[in-house]
Amino acid sequence: MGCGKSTIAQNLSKITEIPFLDLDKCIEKKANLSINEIFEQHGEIYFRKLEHEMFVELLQSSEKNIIGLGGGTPCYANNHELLKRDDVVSIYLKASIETLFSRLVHNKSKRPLIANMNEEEMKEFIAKHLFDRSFYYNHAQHKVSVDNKTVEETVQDILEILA
Ligand SMILES: Nc1ncnc2c1ncn2[C@@H]1O[C@H](COP(=O)(O)OP(=O)(O)O)[C@@H](O)[C@H]1O
Ligand SMILES: O=C(O)C1=C[C@@H](OP(=O)(O)O)[C@@H](O)[C@H](O)C1
Ligand SMILES: [Mg+2]
Repeated sequence: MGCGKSTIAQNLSKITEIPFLDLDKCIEKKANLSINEIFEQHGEIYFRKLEHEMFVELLQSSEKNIIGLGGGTPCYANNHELLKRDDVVSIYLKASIETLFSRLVHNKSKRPLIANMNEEEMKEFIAKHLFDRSFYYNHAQHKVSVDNKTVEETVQDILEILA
């Protein structure tokens, strides 16, 4: 969360003219509920089920797409295995705890896992989750460090990978 998947993917889409699909937005549309409402009304396990189903659905598309995943997507339901397909390019946008904290601290209300946390709890959450999840994140084919980079610089790094 907060490394910039949605922001970077949208900008990459504009430049490449490859359509962008944000997994969270697709889930919201299908469920007709916001991510917050899904967590509140049905809980995280139900969200993970919807997330897996939508990810499988998006990967079935015969069109070329840029898919912006959620921060937890590769870490549940064996979703990381789906990224190993020959026709999938996966990119981990790698950010430090400090970068994630600075981007999330004023931007947490739509992220149910951290929405009610104070700054100390957020720092602890980010550190713990980066540690727990790095095994899955490191399955990505490519890693792009996003610390101290503008959106344009990160997009440029990705364009070089795709070239
Ligand atoms: N250099 C940057 N690259 C990406 N996002 C940035 C950058 N600087 C600030 N931001 C902000 O950080 C937040 C990243 O959130 P978002 O794109 O939703 O990430 P994710 O989808 O990974 O959770 C956005 O509010 C974005 O405007
Ligand atoms: O890290 C997570 O478990 C989550 C990340 C969110 O997506 P972003 O990484 O785009 O914020 C969203 O899928 C949900 O709130 C859960
Ligand atoms: Mg996002």
